[in-house]
Amino acid sequence: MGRGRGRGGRGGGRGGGRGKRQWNGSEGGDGAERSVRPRTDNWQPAIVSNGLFEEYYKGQDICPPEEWDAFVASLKRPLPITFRINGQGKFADRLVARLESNFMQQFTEEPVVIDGEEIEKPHPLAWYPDKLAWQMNFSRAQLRKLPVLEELHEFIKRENETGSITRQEAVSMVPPLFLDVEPHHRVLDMCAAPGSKTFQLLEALHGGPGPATGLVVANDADARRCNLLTHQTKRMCSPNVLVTNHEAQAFPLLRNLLPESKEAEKHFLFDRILCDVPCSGDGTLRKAPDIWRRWGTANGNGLHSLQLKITLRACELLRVGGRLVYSTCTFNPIEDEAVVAEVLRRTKGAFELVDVSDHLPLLRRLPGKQRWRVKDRNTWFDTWEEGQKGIKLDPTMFPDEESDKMPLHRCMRFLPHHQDTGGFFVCVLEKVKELEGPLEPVTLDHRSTRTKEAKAEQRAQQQAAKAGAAEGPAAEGAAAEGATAEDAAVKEEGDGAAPMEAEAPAEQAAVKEEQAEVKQEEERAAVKEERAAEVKEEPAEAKEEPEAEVKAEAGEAAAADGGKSEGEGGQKVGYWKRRREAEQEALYGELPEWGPAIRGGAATRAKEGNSRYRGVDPVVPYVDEQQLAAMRAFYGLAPDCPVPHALIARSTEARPKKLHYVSPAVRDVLRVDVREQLKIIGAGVKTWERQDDKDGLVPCCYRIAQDGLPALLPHLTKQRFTPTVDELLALLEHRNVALPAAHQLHMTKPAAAAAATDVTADEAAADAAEAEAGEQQQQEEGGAAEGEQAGAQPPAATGEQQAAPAAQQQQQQQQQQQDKKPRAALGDALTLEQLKLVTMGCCVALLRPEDAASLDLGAEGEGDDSGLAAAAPFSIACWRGRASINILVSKQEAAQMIERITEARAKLAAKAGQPAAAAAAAAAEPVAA
Ligand SMILES: C[S@@+](CC[C@H](N)C(=O)[O-])C[C@H]1O[C@@H](n2cnc3c(N)ncnc32)[C@H](O)[C@@H]1O
Repeated sequence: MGRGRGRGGRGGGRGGGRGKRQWNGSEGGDGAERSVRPRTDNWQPAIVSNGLFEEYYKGQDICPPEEWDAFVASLKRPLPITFRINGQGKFADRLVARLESNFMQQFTEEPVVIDGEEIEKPHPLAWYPDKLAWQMNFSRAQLRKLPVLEELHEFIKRENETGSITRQEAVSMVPPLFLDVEPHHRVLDMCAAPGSKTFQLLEALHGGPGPATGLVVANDADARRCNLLTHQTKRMCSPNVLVTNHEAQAFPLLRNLLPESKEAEKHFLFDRILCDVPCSGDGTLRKAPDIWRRWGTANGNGLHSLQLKITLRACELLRVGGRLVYSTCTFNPIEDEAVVAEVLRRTKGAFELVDVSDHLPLLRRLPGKQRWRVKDRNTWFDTWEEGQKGIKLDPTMFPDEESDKMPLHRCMRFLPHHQDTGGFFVCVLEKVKELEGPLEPVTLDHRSTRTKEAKAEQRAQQQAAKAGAAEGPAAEGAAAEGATAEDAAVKEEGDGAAPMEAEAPAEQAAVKEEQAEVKQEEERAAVKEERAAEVKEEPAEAKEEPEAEVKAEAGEAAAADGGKSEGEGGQKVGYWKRRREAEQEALYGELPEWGPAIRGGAATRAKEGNSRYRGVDPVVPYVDEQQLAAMRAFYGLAPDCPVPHALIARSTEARPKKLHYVSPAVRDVLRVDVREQLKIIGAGVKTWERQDDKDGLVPCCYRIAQDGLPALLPHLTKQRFTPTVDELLALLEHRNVALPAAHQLHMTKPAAAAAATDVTADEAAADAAEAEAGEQQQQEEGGAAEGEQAGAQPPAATGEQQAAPAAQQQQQQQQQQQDKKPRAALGDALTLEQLKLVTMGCCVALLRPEDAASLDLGAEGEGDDSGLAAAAPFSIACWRGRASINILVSKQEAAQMIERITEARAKLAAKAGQPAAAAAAAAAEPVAA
């Protein structure tokens, strides 16, 4: 078997029988076990054992010996589906009630058996607060056989899309629960993508009591995964979020300019930091069985130093009294306890492990290990003295007398068989005092293979191993070969399939670590270059001590980029350092006012040649007074409405496409970051979108984005109407609802606009036709502008379609006519009265207060003004055209809203003693056509 082919056989290469053909067509294997039950129809049997894995974890004594079989057996079973209800939403209680009544009641006391197999009934996780996390366990085939399961599955998918629930592995929900986030906290999620924990952190931030005055910075090193992060956080509609793209170990340490804490804190620090670091991921074996065949000790060993660097950076970024949660989804002590122990060593008493044994008592856990062993490819070592002879080992991996005295038992390890989950490791650290000084950088200087003797010995070992392998399948030889195949597999694997929750595969991360280091070097060099260029521009006398200057600058640049602490540069104090400090003082003097001078994009654009900023759009405060005045006037926004004062755009163009609203805490970060060190991928919540109106009939060129509506709603005094419940349902269902003829607008273009757009007399007729056709064009425009959100509107006809033969077009039109449902119309007197005041353009439909109250759907003024979608009153962004009204929400959101109203109506009817059928009929009653 060639090296490149080793993937299939790698995991199973230890027990003989290699070379057998597997079900999945790959070579190799040793009769390795197959997982027992397909989760999906396209499920492929996979290798679900690995001798090295078992040998390693038995050697680490990771699981009590009497539980070993249960531990291993559970790793071979598919993971149950778990999901979490967004706890801050006003619908949370209703969702729980719905799960309990609509779905759970259908499961009787009797066991549910499908195809002879008893299935576990969906149930809340006992340890998660308020029944907000649920578990269910069935395959796709079973799902299809029991309608209630299928219905439940659809329900989860839909609610997940709209942000009401999040599908997330049970143990992955644990770290945020231990971070103890409060609304005023500044939170940093250092390795955040795809963002399920970030979402939890945001929930906690907005979870009260009181408004969320803090923020969550969600960071990830992988730019593509940052997009996942943006998507995930977008579902929360929080203005208190920033998404950044940095190597966490180099996350910028910003100078603190906030007047209230400027004296006390030199740097802008965080109250809570989550280090959910990249890891070898063997705790996710149940959802990513592919890890079985890729597993090897090199994965964990290779990630140890990155994990350490990230956590040490977090230690610098945390404020005294703050909390840091370190977590991994691996069982491996080298990535777990060893990292924690080294962090405690290096921070010299500034950090303490917190005893959280009384928190979440129903969550079963094992204490962290006080002692562990270190293994390279072949050999176990107990101490660094021995380990120096090993391959690619670091002293920081080993326990020692100092770590013996640390309360490492306060760490928590979650094993899969304890509560039918994945595996996880979590610990809570608190910063109890300032760091004594800059933390010693993590280098590879002490790596074992750096010594000549170790290298020679390593070669000898490898030769011996090869000889052993050639002679027969001796354990050592097999292990060595396994590792070699594993390397090949890693290389071959590249960006291989990501596990379900898209945690970064270990090997990928290991490879990335190296790339990251190179990138970091590049970035540092770029910063140096940039600073050196600045130096060049300085007056002649400024060049007296160029070397010292460059050194000082290098120190500062490293500090800015996080590579090293600022103090390092500070040690080379000299004329230039002092001079630079004076300049810095000027730069960092006062917190700049919110306005064009802040991150105006100029600095970022100037740096476009700098790899640090490549591909990152500028963040530009939007302060176009003319447009803002138009928005205020059009929507009747009170002068104290915070939204127009806190908008950012991602381009410097005069009328940017999208405007995001950012909370004061996010604005503070943007203001503090005077050197634009942060690479910002996303900020706040999209509140406005440009809606070009070529006719010039709409005085405000920005329409409200549904995501940002909750933040605007309390301030919106114009362009709003309250349809009846039936009308609202019709709007949601038909998406485009007609206005009676008397209420249609017969607006003509202002002369200037008409001239500008070269209007012909025929346009009047076109306008009439448009009104007749229910403003199809406007709908399309709305749909197109809705873009990523809705994605379901028919696109405007392209030139090609227009050129299609007339007969074909006619046929298509006929088909479209047939497909059309009867046109709904608005007819309620109050609605029409209100609509008289709503001019053409964007507007908002709200439930009438009495309906919201009777249906218990959250009336205005009831929410917490947090601006969160889940906490907002029932409202829809719409577009009023000449003859009809369109909605500007996605089909999924509309479906969810329909469901909520229908359900609330049925409940109300049931309360009133109406039979369910009558209630359902009432809910479905069509609006007058
Ligand atoms: C375990 S996953 C994080 C999962 C995430 N916390 C969640 O709950 O959805 C680890 C993440 O670290 C990112 N990563 C890898 N190296 C990194 C680094 N040096 N700095 C920051 N993030 C890094 C990966 O891109 C990956 O998204």
